[in-house]
Amino acid sequence: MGNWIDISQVLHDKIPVWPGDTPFHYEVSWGMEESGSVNVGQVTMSTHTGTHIDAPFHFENDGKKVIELDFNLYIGPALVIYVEKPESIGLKELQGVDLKGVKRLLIRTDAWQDKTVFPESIPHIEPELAAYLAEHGVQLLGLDLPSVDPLDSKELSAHHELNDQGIHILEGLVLDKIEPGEYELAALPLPLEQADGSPVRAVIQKKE
Ligand SMILES: Nc1ccccc1C(=O)C[C@H](N)C(=O)O
Ligand SMILES: [Zn+2]
Ligand SMILES: [Zn+2]
Repeated sequence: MGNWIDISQVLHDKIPVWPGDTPFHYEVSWGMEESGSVNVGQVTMSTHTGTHIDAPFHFENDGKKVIELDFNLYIGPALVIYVEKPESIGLKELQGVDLKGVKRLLIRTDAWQDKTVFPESIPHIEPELAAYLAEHGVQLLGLDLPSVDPLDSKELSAHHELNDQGIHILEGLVLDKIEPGEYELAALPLPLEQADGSPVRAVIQKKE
């Protein structure tokens, strides 16, 4: 116990955000001097900044919001695999990966290396992969990328297909130092009642 590894992006005012989205900002809005006793902070951010989960409401008006998601999904055994800088991630890229008993799959691609800038393009999840993952029992898919679809996609086919197959999405992980293998994962969303997504503190611990 105790050897948990942080796989989250640090949230600070310079963290890159989706082009056009709300910049991240923290400030002490009620300082010691003014309040007489404490510093009280205020955070302004997009729900899709840094390491975060998507709720289905992000891409479907009648989709589940964050509070409706079963938080058990975000805690438990996870398999980390390494697919180095692929064009896209489909069946071919997952060939040879034994998904037996894998409920949570984290894919390290190293395709977003400089996390001080938003990437210009990213490998996307091929929508056909969703059914294959679901067949093997995968219910959570995590990536070291800001989206599962191409950045310019309006259809968001991978988001929809994953959701249709009952697979939830975790984006923006930091996996560049993580060896493939079996881990415990904890990446709990905040109890946001109305939200389409939530930042998470994602951590993993190597299985003995
Ligand atoms: N923040 C945004 C602002 C505008 C348009 C899209 C986004 C996204 O984050 C979508 C992305 N496909 C996502 O997976 O979360
Ligand atoms: Zn997102
Ligand atoms: Zn997404």
